[in-house]
Amino acid sequence: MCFGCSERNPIGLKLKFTMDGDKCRTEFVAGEEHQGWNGYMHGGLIAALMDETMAWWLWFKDISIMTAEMTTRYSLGVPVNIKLTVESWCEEEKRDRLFFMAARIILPDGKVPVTAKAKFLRIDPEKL
Ligand SMILES: CCCCCCCC(=O)SCCNC(=O)CCNC(=O)[C@H](O)C(C)(C)COP(=O)(O)OP(=O)(O)OC[C@H]1O[C@@H](n2cnc3c(N)ncnc32)[C@H](O)[C@@H]1OP(=O)(O)O
Repeated sequence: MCFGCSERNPIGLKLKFTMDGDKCRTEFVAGEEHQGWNGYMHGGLIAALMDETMAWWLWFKDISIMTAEMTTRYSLGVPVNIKLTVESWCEEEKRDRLFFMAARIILPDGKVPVTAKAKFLRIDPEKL
């Protein structure tokens, strides 16, 4: 019951993803329950949106992974009640095991308030 993408998780984000060329995308409108400061989305939830979008890029390619490391740069606040586009892509892959991913959030006016970089490691889901 994934917090990011399960339709059955009552408190989850219920994200749906598409692959377009080399980019994975989702859209999300944050509500007041997702706020940190009044009117702005909570930073931890912003990171969750981006983590999940990067994970799904790999999932679309049938690669099972765990997030090993993530850095997030918050340049502008992300307002609630507007449509956010989140996109992710792969920048580099090492030994078919370590994936260097990147993501960004795009506001309706084209501004990019947050970017992220992360390393994902391939796992064997049978061993979880
Ligand atoms: C659609 C799917 C949705 C998925 C949900 C969204 C994704 C998530 O949020 S996952 C949850 C958050 N992440 C976690 O809980 C991960 C917790 N960590 C782990 O389980 C493990 O540390 C795991 C799986 C990442 C790696 O385990 P393991 O393979 O045993 O690591 P380890 O043996 O230490 O390292 C393997 C190799 O990777 C390298 N490595 C490990 N971490 C890093 C890192 N951060 N950067 C670079 N290299 C690294 C190691 O140096 C090692 O290299 P080498 O083979 O040359 O010695």
